[in-house]
Amino acid sequence: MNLPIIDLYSPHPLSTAIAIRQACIEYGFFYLVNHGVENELGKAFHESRRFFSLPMDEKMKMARKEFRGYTPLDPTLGLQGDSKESYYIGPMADSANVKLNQWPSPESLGNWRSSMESFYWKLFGVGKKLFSLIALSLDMDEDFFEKIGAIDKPSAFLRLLRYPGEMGGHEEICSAHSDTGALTLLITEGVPGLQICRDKSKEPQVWEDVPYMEGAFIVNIGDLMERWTNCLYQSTMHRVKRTGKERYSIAFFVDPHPDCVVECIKTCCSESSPPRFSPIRSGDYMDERLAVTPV
Ligand SMILES: O=C(O)CCC(=O)C(=O)O
Ligand SMILES: [Fe+2]
Repeated sequence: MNLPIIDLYSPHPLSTAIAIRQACIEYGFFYLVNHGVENELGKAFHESRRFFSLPMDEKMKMARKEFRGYTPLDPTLGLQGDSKESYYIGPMADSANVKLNQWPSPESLGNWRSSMESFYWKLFGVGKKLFSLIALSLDMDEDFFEKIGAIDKPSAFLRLLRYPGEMGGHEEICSAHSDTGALTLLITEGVPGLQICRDKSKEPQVWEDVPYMEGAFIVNIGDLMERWTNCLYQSTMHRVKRTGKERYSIAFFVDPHPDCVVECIKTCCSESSPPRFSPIRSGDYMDERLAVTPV
């Protein structure tokens, strides 16, 4: 399978928008190149390795609260057998919520926090630019998502993931799911395992490998974007299959601001194709979903 390739800073934004539209309709996934963060990726994975190499008691001081912090590798924590440990950094702009983030102490990892913060803001810049192209792809003004309050205040989550290489009982080390928010940027280092299922209604399910493309982000549409577009753009199921190799990945969830109301975009409905979903506050939708979905 060859996913479409989108150039974030192509000199022809309108043709990029057309290519994005086709990718989101056909796959819900694409590669993003020329995003400007290529040179930071090696450092980010280096920092991720330093984090996960901390002693367990250090990591557990940052145990996950309010969706921020560390989750150890432990299937009994309700992770449906997923073999992964993770660390989440929540939105950094809102002064009340920014305090909920949990950071390793400077004694243990030096200036780790500031390098992750700077990485967060770079990814957020990519996310914002991508939102403007998605708006164009839907025949809307490029500042549409900003104007409706979706991305003017960052509500993105950065997730570091580590899948140990040991062989275990479950075939999936990250179980099949669709992402809840609007857009996800996924970065891997080339260890395989990521697969997508393009037709969720087909039985048996057909899973296709997503090949690694050096320097590219793998972008996928989440459920709220699917709702916004009245299912024109698909939020595609994906999973990580066990290969026995240790794997690190980084996911950046560019979620809409919790107060933004997600309702069918006017170019995505008509008399013959009315809105399928009622408007919903993004924060309410995310809370409902996260209450029942393992993370
Ligand atoms: O680790 C990966 O490659 C996929 C992670 C993922 O899909 C997620 O965290 O939502
Ligand atoms: Fe995902």
